[in-house]
Amino acid sequence: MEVSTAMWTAAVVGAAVIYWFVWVMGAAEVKGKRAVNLKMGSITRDKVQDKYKQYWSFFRRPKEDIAAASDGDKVPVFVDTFYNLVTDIYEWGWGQSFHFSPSLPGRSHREATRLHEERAADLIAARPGQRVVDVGCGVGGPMRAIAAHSGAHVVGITINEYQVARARAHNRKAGLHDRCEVICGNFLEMPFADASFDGAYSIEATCHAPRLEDVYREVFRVLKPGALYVSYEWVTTALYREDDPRHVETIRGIEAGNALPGLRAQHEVAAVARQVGFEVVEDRDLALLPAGSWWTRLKMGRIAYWRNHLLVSALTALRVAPKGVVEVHEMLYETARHLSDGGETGIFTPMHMILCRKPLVTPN
Ligand SMILES: C=C(CC[C@@H](C)[C@H]1CC[C@H]2C3=CC[C@H]4[C@H](C)[C@@H](O)CC[C@]4(C)[C@H]3CC[C@]12C)C(C)C
Ligand SMILES: C[S@@+](CC[C@H](N)C(=O)[O-])C[C@H]1O[C@@H](n2cnc3c(N)ncnc32)[C@H](O)[C@@H]1O
Repeated sequence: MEVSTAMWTAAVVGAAVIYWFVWVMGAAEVKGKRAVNLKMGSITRDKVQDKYKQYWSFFRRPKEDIAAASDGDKVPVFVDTFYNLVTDIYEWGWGQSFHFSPSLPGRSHREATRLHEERAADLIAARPGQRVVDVGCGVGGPMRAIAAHSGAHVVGITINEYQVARARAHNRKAGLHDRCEVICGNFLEMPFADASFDGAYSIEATCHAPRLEDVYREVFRVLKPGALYVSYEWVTTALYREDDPRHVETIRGIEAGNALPGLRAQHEVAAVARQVGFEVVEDRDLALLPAGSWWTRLKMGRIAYWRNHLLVSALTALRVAPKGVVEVHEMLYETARHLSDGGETGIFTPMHMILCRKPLVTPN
């Protein structure tokens, strides 16, 4: 073979490999985000690395420091930074629903995710004509599934402006914009009138609140008397031992890599709901047997994470992705390890379900 032919062949094969690596392998689980389109929310390119450093120095501290009165108030600001940094990576590597679900034999991740979301809609008996609030809605994966399944009108709230734009674009694309609204705001002070919703749900979102009572009190306020609220909570289980250094490392790792001001214990959740005035209808861990393990999907993704690491490194070197993306990706990789350890040891669950009712008459 002539040298020029060999060079051409090598160039064509190389281009095909790069195309396959970036566009085919690098495709999002749910079409819409690709590695070459990774932005860091509303952070400008030159600020990404600094913002990541600020985030990390805030959340890697012990939870007692983060929860201290002065810093507790800063949590929503850093949670907002966190979602600027991770939203695109989540969409690219996980999909439009930012939560876990029990794995279901013979069903895809996407189906298992949808069924976990529809379960929330069924628990609060959401139906056409109702107005339901999604507390911490992300880019709206659950909102669209719930609006489509129940026929209810869903209003989502998220602290992150970039997610609002993403969620609205997805709602429009799915033809659900008439029934799915998205508002940027803090769920600790919701911009909604008292007794203005027929139902509420939160999926793996209230764990970002420094005090669970503050968000539950807000949900209680905006619900009509008799309305139901369901939440899937991130908590430590009764198996967690504070005197076991490996347990402590796992839980600290989960907190730092997920913008959490401190995980609560499972038994605290119902007490908080009652404290703000709710009747607790049901309270149980949806991860317990016979449910399939929620962490299998995280463990199965390891080869993909390695490929993603190479991709973000290459894109950063080529200046397509901003500096700092590699560090954010590494943090998520570490987080995935801590989360699967938490699941395997049983010391942590991301789906402790609590179903509450606002009483018809609120005692004074
Ligand atoms: C509820 C929350 C988020 C839960 C999950 C949606 C995310 C938790 C950890 C995330 C990920 C970890 C590893 C990433 C991987 C290295 C990358 O290549 C592709 C994306 C990941 C799989 C990413 C996806 C989302 C998570 C599973 C918290 C924040 C309360
Ligand atoms: C892990 S995501 C889950 C999103 C969505 N429930 C889902 O399952 O796809 C957590 C969400 O809570 C939102 N959030 C966290 N703290 C918030 C706050 N103080 N006010 C409003 N939203 C908040 C984040 O912006 C994000 O959208």
